[in-house]
Amino acid sequence: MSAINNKDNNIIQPENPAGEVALRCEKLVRHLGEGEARVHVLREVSFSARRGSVTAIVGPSGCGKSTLLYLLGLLDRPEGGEIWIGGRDVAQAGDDERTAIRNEHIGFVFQFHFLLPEFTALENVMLPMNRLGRWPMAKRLDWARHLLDAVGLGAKTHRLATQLSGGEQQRVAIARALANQPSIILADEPTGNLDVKNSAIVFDLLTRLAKENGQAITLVTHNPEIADRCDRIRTMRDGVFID
Ligand SMILES: Nc1ncnc2c1ncn2[C@@H]1O[C@H](COP(=O)(O)OP(=O)(O)OP(=O)(O)O)[C@@H](O)[C@H]1O
Repeated sequence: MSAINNKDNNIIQPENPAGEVALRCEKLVRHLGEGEARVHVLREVSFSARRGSVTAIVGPSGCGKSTLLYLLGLLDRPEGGEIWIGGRDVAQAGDDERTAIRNEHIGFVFQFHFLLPEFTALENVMLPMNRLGRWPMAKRLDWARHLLDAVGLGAKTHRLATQLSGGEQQRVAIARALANQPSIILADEPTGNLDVKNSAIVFDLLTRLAKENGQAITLVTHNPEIADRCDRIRTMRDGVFID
């Protein structure tokens, strides 16, 4: 059966258990640096994110926002504390398990998109699905095309990443983050590199698509207008939430 004939069946309808806690951490502790440069970056930070909800993390430069996001995304390990994803504390999980959890549960959007330049938009969005291998190829292709349509790039699926504008590249990065239908989206300054118009487009897309898919979005931002449009704002200072 061709992918086109089978299109309706191949569009994955996500479950949308809005309100469920997708991500929770308790009392995370992290130091960075060595010797005299050693900094106590996170001081027993606790945080949670619910599906269908957008949380902004704000605070002055150096207060620990990115460090927290890296820990929540299992890109780094805390020295103490718990990180609960998928019903388990995975703070100290081994490398293979962390990679598997990231692929299945977490989508990342960074300030710089990190698309593979020699790949097309479609191929970039396919990558996480190919890595996870959960769906047959026809389903992966249809879902990738659906996501690129949803971010307004349906006509540019075969453009190389380098042949797209900065805003378009960031929209591909969003489609890629949503590819495996993660329950959690972590975004570090997702609009930091864009002009005002593209910032608004990218923020709207990120929140609309993630809400439709019932994801818990946590984004770090220095932009007060973006933060004000989130469902919840958490303010950090010196390695703790002060709200
Ligand atoms: N590798 C490192 N070694 C030592 N200190 C580090 C290291 N990486 C980060 N830090 C320090 O950890 C603290 C927290 O950094 P982090 O990047 O989490 O802050 P942030 O709130 O995200 O800042 P910004 O808003 O500027 O991105 C800062 O004081 C930073 O200087």
